[in-house]
Amino acid sequence: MDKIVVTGGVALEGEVRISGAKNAVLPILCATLLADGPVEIGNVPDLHDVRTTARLLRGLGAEVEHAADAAVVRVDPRPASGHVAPYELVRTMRASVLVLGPLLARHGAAEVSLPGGCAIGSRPVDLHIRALETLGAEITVEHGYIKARAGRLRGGEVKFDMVSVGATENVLMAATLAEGTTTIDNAAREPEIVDLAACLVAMGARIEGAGTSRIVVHGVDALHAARHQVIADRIETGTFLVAGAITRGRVVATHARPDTLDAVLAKLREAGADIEVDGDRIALDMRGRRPRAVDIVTEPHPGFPTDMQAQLMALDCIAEGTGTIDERIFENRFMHVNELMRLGAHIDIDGHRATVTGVERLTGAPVMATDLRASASLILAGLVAEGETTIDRIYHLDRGYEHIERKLSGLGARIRRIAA
Ligand SMILES: CC(=O)N[C@H]1[C@@H](OP(=O)(O)OP(=O)(O)OC[C@H]2O[C@@H](n3ccc(=O)[nH]c3=O)[C@H](O)[C@@H]2O)O[C@H](CO)[C@@H](O)[C@@H]1O
Ligand SMILES: C=C(OP(=O)(O)O)C(=O)O
Repeated sequence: MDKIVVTGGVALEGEVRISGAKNAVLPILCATLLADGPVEIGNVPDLHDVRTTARLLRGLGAEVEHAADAAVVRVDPRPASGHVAPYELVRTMRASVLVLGPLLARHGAAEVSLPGGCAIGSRPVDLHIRALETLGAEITVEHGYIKARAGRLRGGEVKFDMVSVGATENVLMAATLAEGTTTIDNAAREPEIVDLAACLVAMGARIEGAGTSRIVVHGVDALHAARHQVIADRIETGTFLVAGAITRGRVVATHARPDTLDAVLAKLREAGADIEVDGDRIALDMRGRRPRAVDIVTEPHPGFPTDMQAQLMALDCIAEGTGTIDERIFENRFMHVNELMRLGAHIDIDGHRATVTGVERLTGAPVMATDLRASASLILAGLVAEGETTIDRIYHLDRGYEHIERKLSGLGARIRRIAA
């Protein structure tokens, strides 16, 4: 297994180009199954999860062209006739459950392995199932699989009792080909939902209100070939901005979408960073200052994103003062805490709340990544820890960050990958 070694102490300086968003491209790849012609997707990040999704689509019979290192993926779903998303793939990538809605709408049948739990907590799918049942699907759960059948889906009124990104995506995709109109109330408002809707609209879907908590979908008979550019990754952007802040450096994120980052930029400003936004560029300057501790509470968009919680916690670890971190989305998303403490951080956990008392210095140590954003937080802490931090199990990182060590090296970080 590859490892990453970071030697701390360099203030990062320079520009970093932001990639397409993992959490947008995965649902969009699943959505291609709905079309009657090829769908070309641009600004696709080179990620392990993208390759896994390509395998999943090929397994269903779709033709997927994805040249190594090319940012374009072309999916021709026409030969697809399979309807099973097997455990082996879903287990490694929860987003596989997003083929459920498209398969059901397009082929009238889907068998998708239950995603089960993962390091950050249980990942139930009851909201996905109930929403698709509202559109007329018959669904059973047996032998670890969601088995769904339907004739043509019918539009319906879906009301979520909690905000779910994945369930909103599944029912949004399914509703595009349903007969009649579907309303989705208490829909997730994440920018990735807006991007998915934009791709579906390019394929001929009729959708209103994506990005608000009420989405209306007028079903159409067929979706067609299309092209779509994936939105910039707001979590990657936030991670690099924290890298600038934690090292007391100056980092400019280019090709970003500042409008998707309000809550994160507000917290970085509160921590003392100067931030300037100019079109698709975000410049963060923290030179010569120690960050101040900030309190955060994770919430659905437009609140502070759970996917940035671990990175902000790393910042609080070396900040002046004490910060509290309330994790409200996942019950077990504090796996990075023990590893950060191995580097000398002072953190107390009480249920869903972590209290972080900033220390003057962290010291490098061997640590283990437990999930995607935890891995990022360990790299961030390693950038300011004295000496070497060796991070094991970085396959989590390769699921969701494109060439992170190359990008950080470009900003001056001393970071290298050791191939196993
Ligand atoms: C609202 C939110 O911030 N969602 C995050 C969630 O999306 P993801 O789509 O994975 O998860 P959901 O948005 O569906 O989950 C939100 C909450 O709803 C619960 N739930 C979900 C589905 C369901 O059928 N039943 C149920 O009870 C979950 O346990 C969780 O507590 O993880 C992703 C990866 O970290 C993040 O990018 C998303 O921002
Ligand atoms: C946990 C994440 O992803 P996934 O939902 O694919 O596990 C993430 O993007 O931080």
